[in-house]
Amino acid sequence: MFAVAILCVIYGVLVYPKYVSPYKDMIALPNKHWLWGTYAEYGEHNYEQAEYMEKLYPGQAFTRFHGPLGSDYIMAQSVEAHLQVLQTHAYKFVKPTFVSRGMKAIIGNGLFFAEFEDHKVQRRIITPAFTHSHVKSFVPAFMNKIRMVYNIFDDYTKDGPAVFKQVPIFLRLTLDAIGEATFGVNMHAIDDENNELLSAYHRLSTPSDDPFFFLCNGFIPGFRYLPLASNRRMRQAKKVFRENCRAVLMQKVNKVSEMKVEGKDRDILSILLRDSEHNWTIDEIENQIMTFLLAGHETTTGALTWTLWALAKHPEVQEKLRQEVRAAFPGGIDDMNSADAVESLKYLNNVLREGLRVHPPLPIAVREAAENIAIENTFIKKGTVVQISIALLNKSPKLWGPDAEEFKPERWDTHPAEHAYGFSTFLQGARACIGRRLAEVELKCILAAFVAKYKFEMTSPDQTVMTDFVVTAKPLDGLPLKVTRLEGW
Ligand code: HEM
Repeated sequence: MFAVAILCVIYGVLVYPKYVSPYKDMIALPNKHWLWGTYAEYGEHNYEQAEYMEKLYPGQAFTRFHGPLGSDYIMAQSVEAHLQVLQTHAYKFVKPTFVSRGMKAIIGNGLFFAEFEDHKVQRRIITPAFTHSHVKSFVPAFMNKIRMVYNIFDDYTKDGPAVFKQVPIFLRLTLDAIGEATFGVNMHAIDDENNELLSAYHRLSTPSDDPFFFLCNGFIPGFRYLPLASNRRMRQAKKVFRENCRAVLMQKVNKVSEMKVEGKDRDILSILLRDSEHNWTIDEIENQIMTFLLAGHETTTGALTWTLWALAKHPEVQEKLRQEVRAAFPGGIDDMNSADAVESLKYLNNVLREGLRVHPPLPIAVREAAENIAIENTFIKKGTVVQISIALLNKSPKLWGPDAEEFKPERWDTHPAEHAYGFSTFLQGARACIGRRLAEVELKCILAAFVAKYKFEMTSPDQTVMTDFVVTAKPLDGLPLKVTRLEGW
């Protein structure tokens, strides 16, 4: 047994990558570790690695890096390669098994993990919940949540400027905003941090709290059925979460059945409950609730906090934005109830776009080839994991010019990039983010409302921020910033 294991390791590490792999002739990142390859470095510094390859070997469609035990990973490099994977052959690629196995145990087969025809059907049914006109109707609800967080900020800053972490507060705000907007679920994250539903949600959605469970579930089939404490904790959290969701769900079921024909509610719950083509089970609907909370909550927090960081580093941009918001809404937040008015702010739009471009909350996406396929003269074998380099596209000097890495909101006055894929923060193609419009409206409301009322500064001129990359990329250490309550708004 031991001898067989040794032979497997030797084959995986020495023989396969050099002589057998279909990618043996593809340009590869230097191997960092004989056993683990470059997997860890890529995970942590995916943008830098992809950028390094682009600089060294410009114009490649794909490059390669070694995973554990000589396994193959390839990175899409050129715009054309990305376009083919995401658009032309979108349904020949799926979410990789090591990601979907672990996550499906928690959020099930909602829109994020549905594949092929199932994905097309789910997407068609749910899309009306995200039309621009519908999304705009959430602005008053967002404003109410913002007012609640003002209280927290005012409390911290009542004795003058105060340094506090931004990420934890904005996580609470975005969770309540998404819950309310998509399903009418109040998670009470802002007003009751310790409630049962929220704790259950956090356990289910925070891999960093239980990395063992998430890793093992991803890589070991059937792991979640083992009688282990981590599995029991997860099952319990899932039960609590689902019981709480069910109460909201039942209220909605009654409302929809009472309104019958004239029911016009367009939140996802109402749409699913009214759908006569597919009889959604309660379990399936709960999967969608979990999917949308998870997909919409951390991403928007990442976007917000990175943009605040950029504004703290560029006080002149922050001041210009503040002046724009104050001029448009002289009466303060009470003036901000119209989505059209918020959306008409040009500089706000520029700042948000630029924040999202330079700091995409999901800097990479991953796919697995569902069949053998040739793209740009590269043979991709069924089962190969392909990395989609969102940050590389967003900051490509070819698409944006030599200052591509810099935060310059003014570039959006003239823009656009050489190619639509130059802004891939919400991905492109058949599986692009369905929540993009909702996210953009929500983020504009929050950014405008906070920058108009508070000043955000770096804690010292040499403050740096590293990336915390678990599920999404957020500022590590919660992003402490010096916050000052400003007069006159
Ligand atoms: C700034 C905020 C957001 C960013 C940067 C973002 C980014 C993304 C990206 C990159 C994907 C593709 C992931 C992949 O296929 O691997 C995606 C998919 C998705 N997003 Fe978002 N997202 C954001 C906000 C939201 C919101 C607010 C919602 C809903 C409430 C949402 C719901 C979804 C769903 C359901 C998918 C799967 C779509 C499909 O496969 O058809 N996202 N998002």
